Amino acid sequence: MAIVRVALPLPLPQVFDYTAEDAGVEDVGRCVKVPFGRGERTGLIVGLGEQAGVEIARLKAVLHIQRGVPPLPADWLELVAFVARYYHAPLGEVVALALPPGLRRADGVSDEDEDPLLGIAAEGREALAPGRRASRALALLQALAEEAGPWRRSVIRARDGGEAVGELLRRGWLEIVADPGARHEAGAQPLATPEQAAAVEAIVGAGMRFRPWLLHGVTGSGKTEVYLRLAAHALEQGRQVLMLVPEIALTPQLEQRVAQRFAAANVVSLHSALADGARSRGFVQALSGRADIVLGTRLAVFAPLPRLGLILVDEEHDASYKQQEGVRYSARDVAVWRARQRDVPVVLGSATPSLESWYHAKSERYALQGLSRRAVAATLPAVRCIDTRRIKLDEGLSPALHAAIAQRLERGEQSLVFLNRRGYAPVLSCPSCGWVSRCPHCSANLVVHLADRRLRCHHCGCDGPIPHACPSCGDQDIQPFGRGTQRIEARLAELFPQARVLRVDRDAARTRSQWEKLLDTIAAGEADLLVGTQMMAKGHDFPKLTLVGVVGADASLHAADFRAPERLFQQLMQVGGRAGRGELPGEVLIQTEYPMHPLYLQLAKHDFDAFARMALQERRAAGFPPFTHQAMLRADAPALEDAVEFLRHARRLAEERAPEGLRLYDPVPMRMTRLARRERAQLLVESDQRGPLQAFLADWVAVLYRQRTARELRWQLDVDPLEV
Ligand SMILES: Nc1ncnc2c1ncn2[C@@H]1O[C@H](COP(=O)(O)OP(=O)(O)OP(=O)(O)O)[C@@H](O)[C@H]1O
Ligand SMILES: [Zn+2]
Repeated sequence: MAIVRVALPLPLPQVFDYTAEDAGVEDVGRCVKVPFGRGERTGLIVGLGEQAGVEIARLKAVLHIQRGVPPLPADWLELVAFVARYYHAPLGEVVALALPPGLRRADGVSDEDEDPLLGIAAEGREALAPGRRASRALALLQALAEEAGPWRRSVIRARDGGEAVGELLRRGWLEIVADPGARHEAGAQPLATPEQAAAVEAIVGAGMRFRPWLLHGVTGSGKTEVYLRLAAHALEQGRQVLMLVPEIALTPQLEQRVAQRFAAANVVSLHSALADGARSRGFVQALSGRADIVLGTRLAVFAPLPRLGLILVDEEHDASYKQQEGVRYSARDVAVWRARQRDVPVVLGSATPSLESWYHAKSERYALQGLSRRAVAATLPAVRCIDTRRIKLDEGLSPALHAAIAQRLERGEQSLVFLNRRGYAPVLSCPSCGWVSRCPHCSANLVVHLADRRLRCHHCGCDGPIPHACPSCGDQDIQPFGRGTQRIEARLAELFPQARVLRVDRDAARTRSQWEKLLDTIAAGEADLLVGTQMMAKGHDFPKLTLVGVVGADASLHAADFRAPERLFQQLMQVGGRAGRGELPGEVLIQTEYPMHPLYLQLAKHDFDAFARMALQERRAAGFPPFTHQAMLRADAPALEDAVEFLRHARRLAEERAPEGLRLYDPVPMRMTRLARRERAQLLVESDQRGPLQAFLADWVAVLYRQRTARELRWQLDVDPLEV
């Protein structure tokens, strides 16, 4: 009788022992179904237990071990154990996060290749002989015959005329061919720019061993081309590539590019929007080594990859790499750990690196590679501030911006007005009694959505109709106050009736297919004037977009969060970087009341170095990360007092065991105290050294788990918090 140790997804810092008749070491890393309490749970076998004669009788037996797929390998178990240790999260919760739900439930997972590799069959060769009647099928076959092949079915489908692929298979002109093994040819590629070539050479030249690289390439410099060439190199060596992107919904173009470049490679997408079955299938393909490239969002960092040879992290500064609930891991940081563990290079790419990564590069812990020029465009866009202090704005738009847009329309080019606030107006208010539309559940205002006549909370999602009169005094003259994308869109449509105005924000692109449609419309030149939020800032490449107008950025200049300037600079440099990426020169106009603010001046000079130097100096002086290491204990409860009291108690427990140099702050309500009917407070812990901080946290969290807490109180620890 064997004892298996099982990690279960429970908020408890332990693993559970069960007996299993026929289990052995080969079952470590397998999913398992076990009885728990009065029900059943699924978990993962993370080890075998000691034979303890007396106790064995008290243990329950496992119900089912999932042996249909290979077990998760030892290095994967090490990875989740590291994440559990570093973020002080229960191992079972990390496992639950890392494994696709379908796999965890231990049901049968089909790992059939849904996307077979196709080649031209003998009958297809015959069909190519002259004299056959022209048809769609034949045209596709002829086009394919010009290339080397083989191709994944999905790659053929995505080409012009690719719908005929089914017909070709039916006629026996195409056949499923065996995977060529791990060797893959890269398809047609542009000539690398000298800087791209140098970057690839440096990274490959370093031997494809562990090394973190920071690829700092200005917007439009062609970082993707560098990733693809590095990937080609890894694939040629028979290795797998892990490519992380901030949000897969934002990068359908990238997915397509990767698939087109490596037509025979098995490219697997992994992200949370996938259906259970598809996610499990992709995961198992990665696990069995059949996936060549795994392209995904932060959770893809947990894909098991037996042949891993390279990790790429695109837009490494993006906040979405950090999970903001549950296990608060940073996929970027985990990626670096993983690269070290597997002795492979990891490339972090961005035009606006996080100050943490930049600091590592400057202190030579990361190797820095720069791309200082754009790949296609001759120059970076000209960035200018429009001083709005003494001019009258028309619904937030200055005459200068108006004129610039009119000029682009005349020339048939595209413009983007960037405003990072969706909805029509951020609040509805009553001029006579001062009533404002507050969310009943959050410390936030309800946003006016005029398009569907709703008031909506952007934090908890609650919504209701727009009232016709002030709910407090009955005045009928209630007014939307301030401006969101819908309002700018409406005004632009009035000002430029001849223009095709398109709004691009989360309301306009709720689903992936809506989003893809919007992108297609823009790429096809079927929109002249775009109004967009930060969704428009990330990675897109529209050659006809030559003007970016920035509206309402000043608000972030004075935000209380010490990371606010970094975020603002990144956002503006990214969104400005959408302008003039093709042959046409670009221009960025920033409307501001602080035209001499250093941040805007550095932006105008495209001087990321100067900005980073200044920001790092400020952080050093103030003792903020990366010069110190932080952890945040947060608590929430229906009553604020309960949350604060728990943190006070936690602080006393911390004082008893704090090592020298640990700084414990006072518990305070969070800036946005109330969220979805819960009151939230936090306690910051800091140390200049990571080691002692980590040791302290492990000890402290173990004690915290043993505390009795007020009913309905929840607490979480956030290591390396992004928001403090
Ligand atoms: N060597 C090259 N030859 C021709 N075109 C190239 C080359 N490299 C990149 N490009 C093109 O340049 C444009 C910008 O490339 P890409 O989108 O990869 O830039 P990026 O560095 O990711 O920029 P950003 O950080 O702004 O997203 C794309 O249209 C791409 O096809
Ligand atoms: Zn709310």
